[in-house]
Amino acid sequence: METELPSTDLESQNKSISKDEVQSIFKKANRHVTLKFEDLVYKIKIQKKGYINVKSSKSDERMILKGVTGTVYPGEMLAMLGPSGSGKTTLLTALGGRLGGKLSGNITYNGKPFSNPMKRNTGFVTQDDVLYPHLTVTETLVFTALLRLPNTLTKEEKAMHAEAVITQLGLTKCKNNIIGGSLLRGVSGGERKRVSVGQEMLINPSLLFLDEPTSGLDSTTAQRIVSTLWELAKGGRTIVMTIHQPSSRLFYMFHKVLLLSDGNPLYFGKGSEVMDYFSSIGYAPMVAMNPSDFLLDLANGMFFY
Ligand SMILES: Nc1ncnc2c1ncn2[C@@H]1O[C@H](COP(=O)(O)OP(=O)(O)OP(=O)(O)O)[C@@H](O)[C@H]1O
Repeated sequence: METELPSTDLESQNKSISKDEVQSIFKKANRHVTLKFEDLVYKIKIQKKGYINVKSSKSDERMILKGVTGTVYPGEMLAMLGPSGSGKTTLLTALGGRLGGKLSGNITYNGKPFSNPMKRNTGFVTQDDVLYPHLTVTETLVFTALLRLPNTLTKEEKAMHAEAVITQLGLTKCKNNIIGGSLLRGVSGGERKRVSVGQEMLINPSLLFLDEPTSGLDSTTAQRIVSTLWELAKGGRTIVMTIHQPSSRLFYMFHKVLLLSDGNPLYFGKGSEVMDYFSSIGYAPMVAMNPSDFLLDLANGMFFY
């Protein structure tokens, strides 16, 4: 069955979107959201099955988050750092209102629990983004716009929004390239990531969660993505992301940093103050080094400076 799509070639329709129009769509957040989380504890049950007697299975409890607290204000970007398995994705999922199971503590959005209107204002970019390999960048974003934007907008207006996202995320050069996949060469890893961010951007979320938005990218591309996110935060959005080992350039772009070690929060506060904090309690590197390398060593229990 053929579905009638609005033409995505806005230029041929003389409808190329102006910079002002892009800015008017995406410059400002629709609303401001203060995200507060207090004493979050998350436990899971692990079934231990006996090999010989399968019926003798026991269940153990494992604590994944052990009392994590923090606040992120509109206009701020929070980076969650920590070794692999320290609980970053679990915490991000909990804050994004997507974690089922035994979560205790309190998460509020402007002082209230997660609600449907807040859900509509929230974007979530997962680590393993699923995109159709045969569609072009523009087609992907127009499809998403048609599906996710309200019916009060016409098809053409939705296509204009998709075009605005392409401009905002610097995807103009590759907008007619196919996404591609493992068997089909398409856009680069960084461009692909920006398309995933773009899919969430379409709804102009006030609250944006991203799981490892820079993983597998070179430091320049990673910088470009984080700079775009920084611009989005500047428009009054609240942005939370997990990140593995940002370069020092990237590290200082984050307004706040949360360091996790095996579910324990070791630091929550301004990124610019983290080194002074650790040095005030006796942990200071002997040589100048990338703060995230230092923090990860600390979170891994390695201190030999
Ligand atoms: N539903 C689950 N069942 C079993 N174990 C789980 C579950 N959810 C999380 N875990 C465990 O909790 C720990 C934290 O996982 P999480 O994915 O949050 O870590 P992470 O810091 O994001 O790691 P990475 O950087 O490798 O992505 C891991 O040891 C993981 O195996």
